[in-house]
Amino acid sequence: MPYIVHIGDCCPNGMLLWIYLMFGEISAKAAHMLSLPKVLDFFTRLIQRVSPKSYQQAFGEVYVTQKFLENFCGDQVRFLARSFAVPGNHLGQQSHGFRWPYGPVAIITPFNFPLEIPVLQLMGALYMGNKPVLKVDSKVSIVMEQMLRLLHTCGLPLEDVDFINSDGKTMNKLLLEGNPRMTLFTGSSRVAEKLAVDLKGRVKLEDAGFDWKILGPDVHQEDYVAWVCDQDAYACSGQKCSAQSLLFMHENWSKTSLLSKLKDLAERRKLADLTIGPVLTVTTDSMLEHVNKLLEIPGSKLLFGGSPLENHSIPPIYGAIKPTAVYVPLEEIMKDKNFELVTKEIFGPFQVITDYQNSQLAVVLDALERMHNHLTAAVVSNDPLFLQEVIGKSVNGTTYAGLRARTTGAPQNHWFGPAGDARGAGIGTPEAIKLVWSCHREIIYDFGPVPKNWEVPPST
Ligand SMILES: NC(=O)c1ccc[n+]([C@@H]2O[C@H](COP(=O)([O-])OP(=O)(O)OC[C@H]3O[C@@H](n4cnc5c(N)ncnc54)[C@H](O)[C@@H]3O)[C@@H](O)[C@H]2O)c1
Repeated sequence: MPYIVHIGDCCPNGMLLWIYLMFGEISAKAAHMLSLPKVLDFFTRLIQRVSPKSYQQAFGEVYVTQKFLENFCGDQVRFLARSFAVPGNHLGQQSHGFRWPYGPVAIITPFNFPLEIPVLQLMGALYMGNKPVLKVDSKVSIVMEQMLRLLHTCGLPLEDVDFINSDGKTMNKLLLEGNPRMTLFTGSSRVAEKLAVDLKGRVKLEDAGFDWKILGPDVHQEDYVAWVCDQDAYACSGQKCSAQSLLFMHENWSKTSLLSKLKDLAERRKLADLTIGPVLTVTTDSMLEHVNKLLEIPGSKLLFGGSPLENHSIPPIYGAIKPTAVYVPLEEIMKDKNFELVTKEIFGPFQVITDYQNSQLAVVLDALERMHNHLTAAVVSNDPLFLQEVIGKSVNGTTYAGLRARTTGAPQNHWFGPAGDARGAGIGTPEAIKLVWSCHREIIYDFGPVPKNWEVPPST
């Protein structure tokens, strides 16, 4: 059972100063170590062993983590805790706003980014002066175990982080008994909602993603847009919370060869280099069952995929299907009896594709409004009025806009997280770290002097 210290209770801001200096140094050393080709390659391959993805995708995860650490070298950690002062009403009075640690906190992370999500959230928690207990999905926790050893070598005190390997049930019990002041949960909406109740709302959430992309009326760069669609839907075998789940194609795009290009790109993916591979949390049968249910909707059709991968030894507890796309007509998606089915997150290489006419943009916007998860989105268009219309009437926390818009591949340099939910967390940037890992505290200094001629006034 990890020992949780209530440091938020006992540390005035001044006492935390050395922590800021120390974490600036640890980040510099860890960033340097992760940049060494041997270390970079070690972590890339270690990620591949437990969370099957191509070398390039796993490398991207290590690269983003390394850049994040570079961002918080030197005085950058200290600057995260910048405070402000406002003059008061009389001499000796002034109010100071501080970013204050919560103290004992917990971090729970999923299987699909075994390094990036835990490192970015863990360091954010530490930078803001908290004492975290970290639980990574046990299927992949060896990656973070190795990373913690690297951080210890770079100067992280052994007692600053508690690391637990357990199943979800045990962690749930630990949270109820340990009573952390704040828990950051990244994972499925099912567990997120349970923890929100169990922990009486003391949570911040990065939960499921059912992410959409809209191709606007202006058609350009067909090959490029098809390639981005393929990457967004099928890289990491679709096991990204930002994966493209629903593509709305303007009728002008339907007249192009976009879909056949997308099909060709999806079909060149192969198990040998893990550009398509095992799905860790959804079986082949349940993915194909979902496809079949969608195909019962009138007007729907299989565009490509829809069958199991062949010639492999992936155990049946995992999923293994070819990159798959099902077309469903927009009018059918909008029917109450179909909407939930069509917008269900399938954490595998699967997407729904539909098309819309100019006159149906309001229907598309209505569909976006009805979805529960508002994580990532992309509006592929260089028409400013079209972009304005869609962005103004949607809410996704990380929305890419413009011809090169994508849904996946968030780097360390911009915010990543949902919007439209008071519990929504973020990751990566100074704003995300401050929002998730600190609370606001106001101290109003009022030293006096009391005016010389002051007399006790009448009661009020
Ligand atoms: N929004 C984001 O930034 C983000 C990022 C990655 C993944 N995800 C989402 O995560 C999901 C896939 O990941 P998963 O299958 O590992 O999710 P999951 O919810 O099953 O598990 C996530 C983590 O929670 C733990 N857990 C499970 N039950 C628990 C409980 N009762 N109490 C405490 N901890 C518990 C698991 O052991 C794991 O470490 C997808 O829905 C995906 O969209 C979201």
